[in-house]
Amino acid sequence: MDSEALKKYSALHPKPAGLTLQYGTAGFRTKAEQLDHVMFRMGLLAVLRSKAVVSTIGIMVTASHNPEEDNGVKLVDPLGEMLHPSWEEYATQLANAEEGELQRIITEICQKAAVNHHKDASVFIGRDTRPSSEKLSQSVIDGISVLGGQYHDYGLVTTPQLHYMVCCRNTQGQYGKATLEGYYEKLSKAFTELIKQSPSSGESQRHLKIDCANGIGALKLSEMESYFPEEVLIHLYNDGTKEKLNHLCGADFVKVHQKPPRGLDMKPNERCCSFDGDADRIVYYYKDTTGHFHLIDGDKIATLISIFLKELLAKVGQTLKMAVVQTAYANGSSTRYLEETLKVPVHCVKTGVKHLHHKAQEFDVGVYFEANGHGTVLFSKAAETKIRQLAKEEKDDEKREAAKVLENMIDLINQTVGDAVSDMLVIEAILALKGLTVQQWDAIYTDLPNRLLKVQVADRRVIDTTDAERRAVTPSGLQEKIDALVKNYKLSRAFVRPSGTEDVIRIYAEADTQENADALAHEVSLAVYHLAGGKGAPPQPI
Ligand SMILES: CC(=O)N[C@H]1[C@@H](OP(=O)(O)O)O[C@H](CO)[C@@H](O)[C@@H]1O
Ligand SMILES: [Mg+2]
Repeated sequence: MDSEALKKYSALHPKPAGLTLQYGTAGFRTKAEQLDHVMFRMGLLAVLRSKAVVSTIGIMVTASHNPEEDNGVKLVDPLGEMLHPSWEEYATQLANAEEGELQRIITEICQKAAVNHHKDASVFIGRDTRPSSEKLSQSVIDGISVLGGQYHDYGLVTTPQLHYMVCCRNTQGQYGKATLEGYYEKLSKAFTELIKQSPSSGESQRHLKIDCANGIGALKLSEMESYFPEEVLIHLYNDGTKEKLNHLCGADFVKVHQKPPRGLDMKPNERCCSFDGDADRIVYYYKDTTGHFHLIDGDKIATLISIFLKELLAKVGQTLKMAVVQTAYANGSSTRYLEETLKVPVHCVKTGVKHLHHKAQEFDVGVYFEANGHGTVLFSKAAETKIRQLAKEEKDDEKREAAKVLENMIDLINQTVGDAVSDMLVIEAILALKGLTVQQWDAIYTDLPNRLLKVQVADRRVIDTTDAERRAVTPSGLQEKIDALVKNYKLSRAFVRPSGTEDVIRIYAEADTQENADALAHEVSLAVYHLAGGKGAPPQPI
């Protein structure tokens, strides 16, 4: 390592004195103007990680669904997964090191993580459409270069596209070609093959309106449109030409507010969906003839995909183990439907994609989704090999055809991470093949009314949880209070946890009616306020 060069370049990306940032649920995120040094240092870290695992590492500059003024950085591990949790601490140490400590911290990380300096380093970079992203990705490049790493800058890409590129590179092209064209071709080929067999539905069923959150999704979908078969009629809204990123639109807005985005005119029974700012989340929705808004969230997406895959797995007659992975935020009705009606095992893990992804890897077919619309399906290597073999060699026509559908699903699904574009095509293909309307999909089960609230406290670390975040261990008395409140309502459930991305405590409640869910959420938020050191005025009823 050239210490002089490191000193010189680091001085060009100085850390604001006294600023400490925590590695959140998915990386660092804050106001863009506070992130220059973090980007430079994550460039350094990516080089170290690349040398340690002797693979290409990805860095995505994005703050996802958060306001345009924010930014952030997500690191991508060799097979397209999120950065291994054991390195999150190194990331935090590097991001928060004072100027004079930088060299020592790097040396320490190299020792602890057995970084081999003789190995080459390679980093793939991508960024979203935020005004600050271009300059910040230049800072990443400075960090990579000063430690002698090689890089490829993909420029404007969705987060899942960058994950895909990293996986393609590290599997020597087995996963696909590490170019945007490679991504478009792989997905559109699988999609075209799938819908060839769908019964021809009326013209009205072919339309899909997409709210692109004024983000990268719009750019990439327009690039991809020429690859789509003519059966697909997509209409892009909030394409970023007029309005601000994520402002009153996008998947997070629609999910949290349970209402349509601004900028998308919705006629009754039209199928619509929203991406988030970096296109790794998707939710669907429609308005019925009475004007009532229906949200189809990640839980219902997971359910649709599970129904479809389960039928196919039964047809191919293999004993492949399938499971669904959710978080505590999954609607109780979805868990119940999956376990009791579909008879698929459901596992609950801590919030954050890395936990879901990790758990899903335990199964032959692991479907995972967060209620907010981030999710995908993982196929084990053994399952994939078996399916591809059956698709080629199986003599029984019905079995072989089912295996072919599964094979195309494997190619269509972005197995590296949740991907709005890929998920959308998976959903569109399933709806077409099963001849389902958006209303029929929605009617598979009825969501329990629910409410998500947040409360500010002096220090959110006072709340510690267990049982996949469903029970609070500290502060003492809080869980007992929540249990007592929950008992007053029917079909009720509530839990609290410190957010990993915001300085708040999140409160979730569900119950038999919206009024009851709201009341329970409010009562629990008061309990948090009183027992966990609430800040400012007490929470008001909804
Ligand atoms: C209730 C909720 O939606 N939480 C989100 C949110 O995490 P929090 O730790 O709750 O702030 O952001 C995460 C990263 O985008 C996402 O994985 C997660 O689902
Ligand atoms: Mg996102």
